[in-house]
Parts: sequence; structure tokens; C-alpha cells
Amino acid sequence: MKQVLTIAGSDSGGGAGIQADLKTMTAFGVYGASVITAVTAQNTLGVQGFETVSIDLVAKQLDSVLSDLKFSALKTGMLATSEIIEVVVDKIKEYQVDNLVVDPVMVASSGDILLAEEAITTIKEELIPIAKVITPNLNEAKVLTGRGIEEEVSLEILASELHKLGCEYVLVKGGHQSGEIARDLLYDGVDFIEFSAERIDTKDTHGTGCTLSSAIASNLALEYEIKEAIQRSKKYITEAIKAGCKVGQGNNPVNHFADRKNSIGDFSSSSLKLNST
Ligand SMILES: Nc1ncnc2c1ncn2[C@@H]1O[C@H](COP(=O)(O)OP(=O)(O)O)[C@@H](O)[C@H]1O
Ligand SMILES: Cc1ncc(COP(=O)(O)OP(=O)(O)O)c(N)n1
Repeated sequence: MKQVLTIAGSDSGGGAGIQADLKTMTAFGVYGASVITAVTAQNTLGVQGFETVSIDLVAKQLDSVLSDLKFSALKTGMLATSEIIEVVVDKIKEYQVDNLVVDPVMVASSGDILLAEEAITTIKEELIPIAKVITPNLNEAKVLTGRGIEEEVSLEILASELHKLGCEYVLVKGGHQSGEIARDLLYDGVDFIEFSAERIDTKDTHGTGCTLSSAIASNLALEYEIKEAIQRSKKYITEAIKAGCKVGQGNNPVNHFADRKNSIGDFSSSSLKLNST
């Protein structure tokens, strides 16, 4: 079974972060392991608080899983501080894991800040250069290229500027743009490739970024080349948004198991052969 690692924050509400990542990996049939960088108190209404995990314990988690399991891909999400980013980068280099997908999580869609401001430079200088693909949303792409959030700039310009930071591919997500199409743009340093799907009219998009990046990591682990991995992930996130999970009172999470009518399967007693003595 292909193994994929997520290095990210925990979302107590179950819709984003580690919880979304592991559900996504399970949906794609890969084995998901996790290194937790921060614990958020979060629900569909927002982030009520968070604490970071100590550097020592982040390093220990990384050593535990990287020395034992064999990862075909990994993704990073909420890394919270420069110190955590540095230890993550060191361990990825030490254990030489390929297929790193970087989701440069900065702010939750509720507006709550999940990354210290000084850590933006560490992401740019240390994490992005070792990434196969980075998946910033529009605002993250603007921040990483030194722009203001209000500035009008095309996905093409953002992608080509970000590519200069040293990653292999940039996927700028257009989920926060307006219009009938949810358009994401991939850049490999030469060509732009569009991934477009119908925009679903809903506010229930909690966890979309985490889910997309985990889907890409899972599909890279399954040995799909990058364009096919993104195409499959885009289809998955579109269906997951469409199906939604009406569980809370705010912006609800996507449904990671949209393709399954009954995700529990048939465990009724009539389907089991029991030997009794
Ligand atoms: N309402 C929507 N309908 C269809 N696709 C969407 C919608 N909102 C976001 N997406 C898609 O979900 C993925 C995650 O994008 P985005 O929401 O921009 O990321 P983030 O969660 O990091 O802010 C992208 O593929 C984007 O195009
Ligand atoms: C613990 C944690 N990590 C990441 C996020 C951000 O999730 P994302 O999928 O980028 O988008 P929203 O859920 O904010 O729409 C988070 N909220 N919590």
C-alpha cells in the first residue's frame, strides 16, 4: 500500500487540517500517516484558539514515521512558525523524501491567522525550493509575491513569479475568484495549464485547500504524473464540494466520501459467516 505523510495542524471540527488530509488519503486508497504541528480549537464557525506543538515533539514525530514507514509523497499544511518549518525542512532533506506538496497555509477562510508573519520568509527561502508543487490560493500567492491582498493581478503573473522561488511546479488556485468557473493554473516554468470546473454556489467549502493538496500528494504516490494527479484531484474536490457535509452552523466541510452512498459498507450479520460452538 502506498504511504503518504501529512505534516499539518489538527482541526477539532474535522473539516480541514490533518483530519481532512487523512480522510482524503483514505478516499484515494493510500495509507496516511500524520505529524501534528499545532492543535487548533476550531469548528465550522472559525478558529477559537490554537497552540503549537514543541519543536522537540515535532522532530520526534518526524523521526518516528520517517525512520519506519516508506513514503511515496508528503504534504505540508499549517506549519505555524519559522522554527517548525526549519525542522520540517531538515528532516525532509535528511530522509530524502520525494514528491513534496506544499500548501502554504496562512489564514483560515474564517479570517483567523494560522502562520506567524516572519515565517513567510522561511516558507519562501527554505520550504518552497524543495517542493515538487506548491498550491497557494489567490491571497497566499499575493502575499508570497509581496503584493497586497486588494491588488489586481492575474494567476499567470503570480504563478510565474512564484516559480522563480525554486519549486518544480506552481498551482495557483482560483477558488476565491468570482465567476462561474473555479479555475486553477499550473505553471512548470514554460507552459501554463488550466484546470477548470463549474463553480458550486455554496459557502460550505471548509477544508478545500487541505483536501486538494492531499489529493495531489496521494495521486503522486499512486504514480500519476503531475497533470493527471491534479486532474484527478480537481475532479475529487469538485465532487466533494458538491456533496458537502451539513454538520455545523457555519461554513461546513466538504464531503470526502461523496462517491460512497454508504461508506460503512455492509457489516450486517447476514453478510458474515459466523462459527459458533
Ligand atoms: N465554490 C467552489 N466551486 C468549485 N470549486 C471550488 C469552489 N471553491 C473552491 N474551489 C476549488 O477548490 C480548490 C481549493 O481552492 P481554494 O478554495 O482557493 O483554496 P483554499 O482552501 O486554500 O483557500 C481549488 O481547486 C478551487 O478551484
Ligand atoms: C488546522 C488547519 N489547517 C489548515 C486550515 C485551512 O484550511 P483550507 O483547506 O486551506 O481552507 P479553509 O478551511 O480555511 O477554507 C485550517 N482551517 N485549519
